[in-house]
Amino acid sequence: MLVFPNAKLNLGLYITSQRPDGFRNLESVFVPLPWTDALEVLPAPETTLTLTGIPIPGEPATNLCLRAYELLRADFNLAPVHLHLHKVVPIGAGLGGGSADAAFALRALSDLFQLGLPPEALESYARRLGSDCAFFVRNKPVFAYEKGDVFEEISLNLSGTACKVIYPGLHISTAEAYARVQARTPRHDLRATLAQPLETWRATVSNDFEEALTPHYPVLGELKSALYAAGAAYASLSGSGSAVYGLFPGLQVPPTMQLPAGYQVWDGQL
Ligand SMILES: C[C@](O)(CO)[C@H](O)COP(=O)(O)OP(=O)(O)OC[C@H]1O[C@@H](n2ccc(N)nc2=O)[C@H](O)[C@@H]1O
Ligand SMILES: Nc1ncnc2c1ncn2[C@@H]1O[C@H](COP(=O)(O)OP(=O)(O)OP(=O)(O)O)[C@@H](O)[C@H]1O
Repeated sequence: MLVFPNAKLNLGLYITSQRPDGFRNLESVFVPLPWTDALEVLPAPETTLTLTGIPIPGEPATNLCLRAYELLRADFNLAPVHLHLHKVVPIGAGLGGGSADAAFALRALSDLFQLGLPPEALESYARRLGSDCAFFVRNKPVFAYEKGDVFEEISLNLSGTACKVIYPGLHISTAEAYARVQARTPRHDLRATLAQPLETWRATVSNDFEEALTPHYPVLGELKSALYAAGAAYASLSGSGSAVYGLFPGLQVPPTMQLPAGYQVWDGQL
């Protein structure tokens, strides 16, 4: 079975309070971004994981695809599998790439072994692997709150919006990013501000990580300014960074931008 775990973008992100479990409550809108890895799951004599593409830091045994398999095996006595992950989506980018691999592995294993797990059950397993993972089970635009793993569906019409995502080759760890942010009351209701035309978002939709991280990583501010200079109607950091995206209205192809070597760029439609 071959699946293509996609990335996500955060449209606005407010860190609202500290939780007793050490995590933060947040409010954000998540949308799928069709920048994908490839993950193959096959029955095999023994469980193995092979990796190609972008190198993933850490031991292969800690890879989220294997952790997803072990989580289901503990409850369903699964037969062994061979997993092959071809990594394309940048890591430490705020694009949720590793989380998507985990959620797509859960979904693929449920299908392969005909476990018949409904989305609620898959989300519950996904939450145990990471805050971002549950979003990728249904993979539709949502308003996310609490740890970013409880959702309310929203309708957002972004069809025909061109998007450019730039990863400046900078790995920002999620834990480090959270440690730099002070929780505060959200300035706006994201559901209301995102319902307004794209051109208004620049004044009303923000990501709390941006203010906290830009003084330490000036490249984030430079990329955002460059996207606005290139005609973006809205530009922002995604999640905890370091990827920065620009939205360009009206099917307009984003203009070519000169970027240093080592940067990765995704251009397309949302
Ligand atoms: C920044 C976002 O990408 C926004 O969508 C997510 O909140 C990050 O989610 P994630 O990468 O799945 O994060 P996790 O693996 O669950 O947590 C990594 C670390 O981030 C911090 N963390 C994460 C989520 C959250 N709501 N509060 C936190 O404080 C914690 O220090 C945690 O140890
Ligand atoms: N399949 C995977 N893909 C990417 N990273 C993985 C994977 N499995 C485990 N990891 C670990 O997770 C870390 C990346 O998590 P991190 O939260 O920093 O970045 P991310 O995947 O870009 O997502 P986020 O949007 O949450 O920042 C890597 O350093 C790696 O050790």
